[in-house]
Amino acid sequence: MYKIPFLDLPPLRSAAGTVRLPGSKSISNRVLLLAGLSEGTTEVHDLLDSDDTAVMLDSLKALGCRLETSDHGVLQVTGIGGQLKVDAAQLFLGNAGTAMRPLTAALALLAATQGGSFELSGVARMHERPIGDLVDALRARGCQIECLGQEGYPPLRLSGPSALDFSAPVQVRGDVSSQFLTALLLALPLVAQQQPIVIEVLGELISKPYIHITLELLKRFGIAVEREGWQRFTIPAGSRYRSPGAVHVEGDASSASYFVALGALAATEAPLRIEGVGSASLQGDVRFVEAAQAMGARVEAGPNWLEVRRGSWPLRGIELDCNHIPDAAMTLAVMALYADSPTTLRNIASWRVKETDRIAAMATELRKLGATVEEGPDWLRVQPLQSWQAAAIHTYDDHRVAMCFSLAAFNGLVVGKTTPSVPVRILEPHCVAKTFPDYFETLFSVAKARSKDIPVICIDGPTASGKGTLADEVAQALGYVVLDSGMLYRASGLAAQRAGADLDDGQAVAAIAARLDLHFSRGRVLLGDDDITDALRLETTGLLASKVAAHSEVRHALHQLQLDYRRLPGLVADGRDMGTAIFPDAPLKVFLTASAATRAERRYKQLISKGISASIAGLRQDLEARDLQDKSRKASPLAPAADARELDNSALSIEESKDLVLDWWAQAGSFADQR
Ligand SMILES: Nc1ncnc2c1ncn2[C@@H]1O[C@H](COP(=O)(O)OP(=O)(O)OP(=O)(O)O)[C@@H](O)[C@H]1O
Ligand SMILES: Nc1ccn([C@@H]2O[C@H](COP(=O)(O)O)[C@@H](O)[C@H]2O)c(=O)n1
Repeated sequence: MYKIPFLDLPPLRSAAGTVRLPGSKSISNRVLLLAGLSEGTTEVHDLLDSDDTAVMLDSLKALGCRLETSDHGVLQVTGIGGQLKVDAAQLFLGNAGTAMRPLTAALALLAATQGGSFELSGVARMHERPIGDLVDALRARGCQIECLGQEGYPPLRLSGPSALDFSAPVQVRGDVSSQFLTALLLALPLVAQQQPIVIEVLGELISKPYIHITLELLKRFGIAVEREGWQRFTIPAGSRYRSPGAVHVEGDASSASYFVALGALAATEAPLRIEGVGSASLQGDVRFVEAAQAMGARVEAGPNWLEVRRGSWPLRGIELDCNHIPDAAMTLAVMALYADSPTTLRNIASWRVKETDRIAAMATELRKLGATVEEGPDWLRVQPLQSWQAAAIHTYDDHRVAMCFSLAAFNGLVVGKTTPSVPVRILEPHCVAKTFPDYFETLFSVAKARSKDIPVICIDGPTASGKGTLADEVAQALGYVVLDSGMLYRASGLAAQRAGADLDDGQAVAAIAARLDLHFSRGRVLLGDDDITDALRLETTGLLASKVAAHSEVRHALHQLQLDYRRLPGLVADGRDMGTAIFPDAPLKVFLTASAATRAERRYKQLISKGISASIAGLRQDLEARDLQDKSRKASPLAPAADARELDNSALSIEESKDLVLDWWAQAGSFADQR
């Protein structure tokens, strides 16, 4: 996951390959609650690992459920069997509506029948998300619920005992959020032993497919709810949660929408395959596929897979009632930028009470890209975009805003010769952890950019000037890949030496360098079967590397390997000739120096800290000899590129050097004023 303040996406141009979706959030949290309320143990396979499931798991643990994870990642939940194990708990539920609403209903009913006091709270935004309709429905039947802040909103205190009365139906509004009805359906079997319980929905029920998921999962846990249309539901008398033994969580259909869109936009050669959802999916958001098809996508589906490729291009603008796909429909708003006519999304009032006001958020951020957008209380209209602007997208701590705006980076596909393609900056990208922690890594595994659009920062300089340290720091701050090119020369030197090659024979060493069998595993470096991690960092290996690096044949043999490190979302490359020979088009080249005395002292401290004895004078002699050899060779000698920025860090801390380079980078890019 990218735990960084922003992630820059260069213009992207195509997509190919296979993605495996994380488990569905809606199914994961429903299954966890049902397993937690059931008697016995439920094995949960393919559970989503995310912020929203983490808060549900923490709550179940606090309520006395036993949770154990097997070596194969299967979670075993031993439930409370409808009997409270604790009489008080304070549960923090982050911004997870799928945890807050059902736990409110379950704990209100348990407290009423068995006594106890439970406080449920979340992040600030959760305290702005209405829950009054659910609270009113439960209070009307005798539950004691206090709103500890504003009436109708969390945080809440649920306490008891109190008398419950189900002689009349439980009435709940269905036109603001279907999660209130889901919460009641999941929790009311707790009190339906003696009599049937009827739920009546007031107003037109929105997001019916989510209720379908709830009913299907209840069935698997032994509760057969009877339904009359979408207005009246009856939980039969004698209902009791029974663990089905094992449950497999299907992939998240809302998360699939980004990749369905990606296929429609950018899978021109071969289909993009999406594994985890398909025609047999329980989730309503799988019907996003129909909307994507209406916009032009070509889709094939199996029971649990989809294959999507570009059909019509540009996409076709559509007008759609999105009530059945409220979450996935956000993706359509970004696809609309690539259409031939306006797209209007209707019946999306529920967007206003989600993680953020999603209608306002989408309109604001689409306009930053240059789009013309109109909005109403429950609709959004987006015009196709001709002239794209680089934009820093605010994500409002909303995972879906972050994920769907990543699709704006595919403007590389549409812009003409006169209007250049632009990068897109996603601010606070870690908000995707709510449902899809590895979203961007997954996107980068299938998206392609032109090599020259992938940004590179080169850090060259003499031995022990701090290149590797600075490269790691800068890469971490930007979420970039790192190339330690010196390691490739070191490994080539070691491999040649171990093979008994003549180190003065450039061709012989180059043949070995071209076939380097290097593997990286858990922080260790393996050459074939040998762990060479420690040997690589020895000073003698540095000298060996310097010797073999002088051969132009060896440099040639390693050239392509180094170019291959230019991967999304960007690269920080450290070495001697990154800026002069390997990445001459890099937008930022840093030539990092420090006085010989400083460098010798730093290397001394570095070795001593690893328990390796050394003398400062000896080290200084070695590094000066190595620098001389590196500077005076004919093939790509150590030298600053003509357009490099020189940085003498003798008097700077690592942090100061990093901040300076990041400032230079900010000035070099399209986001100079947007950090
Ligand atoms: N600005 C700095 N201030 C203090 N110490 C630093 C600074 N930069 C790097 N160091 C320290 O100097 C030592 C050498 O740094 P590093 O290994 O990054 O250098 P290098 O240029 O990559 O070396 P080599 O050329 O051998 O690969 C490390 O212990 C590192 O922590
Ligand atoms: N781009 C590069 C990187 C390194 N070398 C040679 O390898 C030696 C070891 O490098 P370290 O950065 O790991 O110390 C170095 O002295 C150079 O001779 C190179 O030529 N080009």
